Amino acid sequence: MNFKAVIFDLDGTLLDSLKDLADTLNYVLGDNGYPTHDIDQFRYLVGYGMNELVRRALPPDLQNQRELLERLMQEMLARYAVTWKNNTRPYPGIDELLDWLDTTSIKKGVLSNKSDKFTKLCVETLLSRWKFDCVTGHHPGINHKPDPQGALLMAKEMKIDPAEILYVGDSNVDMLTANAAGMLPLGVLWGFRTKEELLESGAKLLVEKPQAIISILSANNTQSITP
Ligand SMILES: O=C(O)COP(=O)(O)O
Repeated sequence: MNFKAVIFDLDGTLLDSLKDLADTLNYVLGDNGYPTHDIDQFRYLVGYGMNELVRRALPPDLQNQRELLERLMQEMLARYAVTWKNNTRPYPGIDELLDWLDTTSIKKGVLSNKSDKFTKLCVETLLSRWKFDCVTGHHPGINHKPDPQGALLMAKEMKIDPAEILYVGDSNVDMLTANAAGMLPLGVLWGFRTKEELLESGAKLLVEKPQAIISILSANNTQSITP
């Protein structure tokens, strides 16, 4: 396959954002008298968007209390607006991968279940060295992943057939999204979830390091690499 674009998930794939999300929500939970969680538990809470993150972090008997959820969500958003880049950084090797992509004609996009505002803020601030062809987070009018709507809209915007897009992510949500959109799902093992989860949800390729994506793309895309 001659890939013409790569769509990246954000949290757990390009950026290690776990600690800032965990610290911020734990502060809000603790401040309101609710139990907090170990950072590793957040690996399974993050990935479905921030509303779901807040809901799933609450004790089960409170998860359907709409007013409470809305209030905690507002507190989370206000605090995350200050804390979002305290510790959040690209994973090791991401700079090399994005630098390499810049030497090719392969387009690149970011698709996240994070809100569109925070997705763009993260990309424009923490990945400012690179130009992305498309950056989309969750916003009204678009369904959360694993609905393929966002991925298909990006393919349309980039004018690329979904079958020619490599979709890179770290969770079941991402693998399901890629399969539903007809893109090739590549699971990364440096993110929040396990190899087993990625395989069960349809990963066709797995990589341990970002450099392995360079090898996969160069083996498949010789003609698109600028000499
Ligand atoms: O749910 C989140 O906020 C993280 O979303 P992402 O993994 O799709 O970037």
